[in-house]
Amino acid sequence: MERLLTIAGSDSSGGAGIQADLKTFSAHEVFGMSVITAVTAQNTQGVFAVQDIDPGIIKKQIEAIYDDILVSAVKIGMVSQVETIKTIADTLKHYNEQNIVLDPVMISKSGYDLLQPDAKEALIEHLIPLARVITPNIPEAEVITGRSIKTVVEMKEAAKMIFEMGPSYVLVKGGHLEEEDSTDLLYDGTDFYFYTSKRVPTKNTHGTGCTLSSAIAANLGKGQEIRDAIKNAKDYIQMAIEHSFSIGKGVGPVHHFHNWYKA
Ligand SMILES: Nc1ncnc2c1ncn2[C@@H]1O[C@H](COP(=O)(O)OP(=O)(O)O)[C@@H](O)[C@H]1O
Ligand SMILES: Cc1ncc(COP(=O)(O)O)c(N)n1
Repeated sequence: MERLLTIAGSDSSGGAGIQADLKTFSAHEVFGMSVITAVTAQNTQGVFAVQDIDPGIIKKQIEAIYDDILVSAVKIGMVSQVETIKTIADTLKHYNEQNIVLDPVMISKSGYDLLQPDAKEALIEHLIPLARVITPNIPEAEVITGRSIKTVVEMKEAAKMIFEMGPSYVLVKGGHLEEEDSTDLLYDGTDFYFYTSKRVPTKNTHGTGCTLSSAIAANLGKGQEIRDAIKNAKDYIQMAIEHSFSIGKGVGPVHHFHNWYKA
């Protein structure tokens, strides 16, 4: 069985972060493992506190896994501070990990900074070049490139700029563009590929980015080619959003399916 690792933060309300990643892995019938980088006190309405985990124990967690278990693919989510980013990059480099999906988590749907402002440069310098695929949403792509993105043409320009930072593929997600369809675009350094789905009219999108990146990692871990891995992950997130639900008073979570493809 494929072994998937998520390196990310904990969301106490279970909608995003490590919890969303592990649910996604289970639904894809792969074995999930986790390295926790931060603990958030969070619910559907907001993030109320963050405790970063000491980089030393982050390193030990990664070592404990790699010294014992063959990892099929890794998803990286919330990494919040400079030392955390450097530690993760150095340790994954040491183990020569190639199958990395980087979700450059910056701001929660409720507007809380999950990446400290001074950590952006470290993310660009140390983690982006290691990624097989990086999956920024539009606000994240704007921060990374320093450009405003309002159209598909600007999404393409941003993808090109981020590609120059060293990942093998860039997937710019279009969930934040308020169009009838939700279109993500993949850039491989030469061509663009579009993944379009009907926008679900819901406010319950807590955990969409975490879920999509984990589904891509699970599919890559299974040996799927990048374009199939993204297409299948996009189908999964579409269904998870269609079945999202209103728990809590704010932005509710998406739903994870076992045997989703048969549902
Ligand atoms: N309302 C929606 N209906 C259908 N797909 C959506 C919707 N909102 C987001 N998505 C999709 O969910 C995934 C995550 O998108 P996005 O919201 O852009 O990222 P993030 O969760 O990181 O902010 C993308 O594949 C996007 O196209
Ligand atoms: C611990 C943690 N990690 C990531 C997110 C982003 O969530 P989303 O997938 O909704 O952008 C979050 N809210 N909390």
